[in-house]
Amino acid sequence: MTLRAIKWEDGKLEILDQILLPVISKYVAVKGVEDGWKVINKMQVRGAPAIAIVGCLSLAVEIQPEVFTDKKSLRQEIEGKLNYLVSARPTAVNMKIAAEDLITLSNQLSKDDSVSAADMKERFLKAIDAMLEKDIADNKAIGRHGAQAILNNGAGDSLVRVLTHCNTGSLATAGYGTALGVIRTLHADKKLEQVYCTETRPYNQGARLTAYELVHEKMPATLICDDMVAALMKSRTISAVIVGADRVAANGDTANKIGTYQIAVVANYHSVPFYVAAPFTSIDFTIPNGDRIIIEERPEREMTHINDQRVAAAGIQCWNPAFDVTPAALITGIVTEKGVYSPEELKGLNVSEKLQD
Ligand SMILES: CSC[C@H]1O[C@H](OP(=O)(O)O)[C@H](O)[C@@H]1O
Repeated sequence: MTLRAIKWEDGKLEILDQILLPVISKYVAVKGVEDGWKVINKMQVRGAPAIAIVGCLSLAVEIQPEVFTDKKSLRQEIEGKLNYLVSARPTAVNMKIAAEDLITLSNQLSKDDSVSAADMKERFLKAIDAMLEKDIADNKAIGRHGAQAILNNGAGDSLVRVLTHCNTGSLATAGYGTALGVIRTLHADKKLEQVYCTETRPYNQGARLTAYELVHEKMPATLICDDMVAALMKSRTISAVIVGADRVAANGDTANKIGTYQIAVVANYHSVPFYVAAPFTSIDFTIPNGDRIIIEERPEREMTHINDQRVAAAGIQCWNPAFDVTPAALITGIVTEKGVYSPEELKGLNVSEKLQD
């Protein structure tokens, strides 16, 4: 049993094929950008931070054996392939932000006459390498901030019962996770009484991936169907909901796995604090609100079949949006590596705070 979604060793990239989990644990080689695009688009690897990291590493695999005599061709290859990788899945912003940052770096190095083509390649590859460690460090900071926020928000000294949706753990990031990182921190601090995870139809990230992580680490966890959230909140005290994000708009509106919005509505009805856990690399300050977020629609087969077994009547029409947008008004706080922000505080961040590391 392993929780390493991404293996990057000696210039070789492999990803844990998450379509096969939890029954089969199998790594798939990613030999370049085409492979990177495919494993992301097919959701063999998924999760906003993991998508960005695997996408960028797939470019590193391709570039590192090449010898570049001029910086212009290297810059052109970097820009073209990063923009191609952004097209693999449209909703999560992390790949887009990573591409923009790396293209900016590439342009700067290309213009710097003191930097040779070989130096430019090495510095570019080092920047991609750094993404993995930074993601893990960010997730641990998110864990600390999020656990503190949940404990401060009414739980007092008692243990907490939290609900989470989809998968936001080591299988969605470089390690530790975002919302699941908060849950890991609560568990490590011996403050976690129970975590409830939803199945998260139709891809079942919760039943197949989050449950896999929770069982692996022997956390007190209960799996529920997506349609049980209201009944759970009516019958048991839930201290908080903590979910991930694919794209947070400047006002705090948050695109996350389909089903998140209705959980937020139910949490609001039951006065349960609702937190979004996301690194700054998931926040899109270029869009004012969630209306502008593109919602990916996935193949209907993901709804009508489970492991190639038909579970829906042939011929039925399907609607399969992979995400929905939770309005900021339903969000108690956005937990980032820099701290917890209410939507109003996020909106008020000035540009320098947004961009400084
Ligand atoms: C930290 S992962 C963030 C986000 O990504 C997941 O979507 P998908 O499994 O389709 O890639 C889910 O929405 C998580 O909350």
